[in-house]
Amino acid sequence: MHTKGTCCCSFEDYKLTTEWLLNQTSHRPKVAVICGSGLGLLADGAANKQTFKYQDIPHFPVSTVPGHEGRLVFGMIEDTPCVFMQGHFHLYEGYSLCQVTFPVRIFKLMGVELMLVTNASGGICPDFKVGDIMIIKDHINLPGFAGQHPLCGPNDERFGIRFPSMSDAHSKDLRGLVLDVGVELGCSDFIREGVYCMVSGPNFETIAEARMLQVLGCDSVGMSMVPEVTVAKHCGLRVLGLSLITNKVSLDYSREEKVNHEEVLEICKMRAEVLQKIVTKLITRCQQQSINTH
Ligand SMILES: O=P(O)(O)O[C@@H]1C[C@H](O)[C@@H](CO)O1
Ligand code: HPA
Repeated sequence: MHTKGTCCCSFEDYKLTTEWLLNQTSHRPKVAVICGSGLGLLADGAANKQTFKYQDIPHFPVSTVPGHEGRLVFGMIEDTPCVFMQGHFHLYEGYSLCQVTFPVRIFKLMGVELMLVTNASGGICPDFKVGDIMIIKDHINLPGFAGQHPLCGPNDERFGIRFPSMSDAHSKDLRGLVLDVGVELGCSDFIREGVYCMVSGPNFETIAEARMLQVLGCDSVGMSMVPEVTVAKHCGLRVLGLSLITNKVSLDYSREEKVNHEEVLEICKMRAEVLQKIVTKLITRCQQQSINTH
């Protein structure tokens, strides 16, 4: 990789990695699933799996956070060829946003049409409970406001336009489908919809910051997802984000409890199975309705 503006990857880098993967596997994924902290087992339901460690894939960053296995898993969910990222990358790990979003453009070049992103976040909306699954209706790119944006730097038209719209970043059809799937699986009482805000981390929010985010209209806050969604939308992928509420964000100075990463992972473990069922059913329903192909 070389440095050019704020992007450290050239089109040739993306092509090299894509061609390397296409030569190593006969899978041709149509759906990509990015698994956030502790959610790697979303790939467990796939058949005919083929796995690559990130460290063995040219130009791929490696995962440094507990709960991120650092593996790319190709496999079939019924008739749909999928690729799962068991672990993704964060700004706070020291990666540039170009590195954080590197896999998204690889997926695009491999022929992926639909990207599902999962992660963990802290609930700000007072109605949310720990263990709720929030369908991301919209997001606030807080690092983006400060110039930490994955599309800053020279624009490569082979991926997308200079000034993409983000007003429909999170597919309305897919959001509706998750609600239907929730009813079918009998878990609609813990499926919510809301606005997700990304912060860079790695510290959890101060109470003043959390209160500010609440005033801004954020329902949950986390440290990932928005760069991947932005790059996916820029290159024409359809996107759905699901965020697991792993803790309630402190909005009150009298509250004693403090969030920690172990607790985040524990809640992810508790909900991973049901999230896997939702993701699997969603992919199957997309295939039936061909919702992923336009
Ligand atoms: O990868 P995600 O966004 O799910 O990870 C969450 C946010 C931080 O990386 C970490 C905090 O516990 O978990
Ligand atoms: O409370 C939180 N804040 C930021 N990121 C998070 N990821 C899980 N919980 C949180």
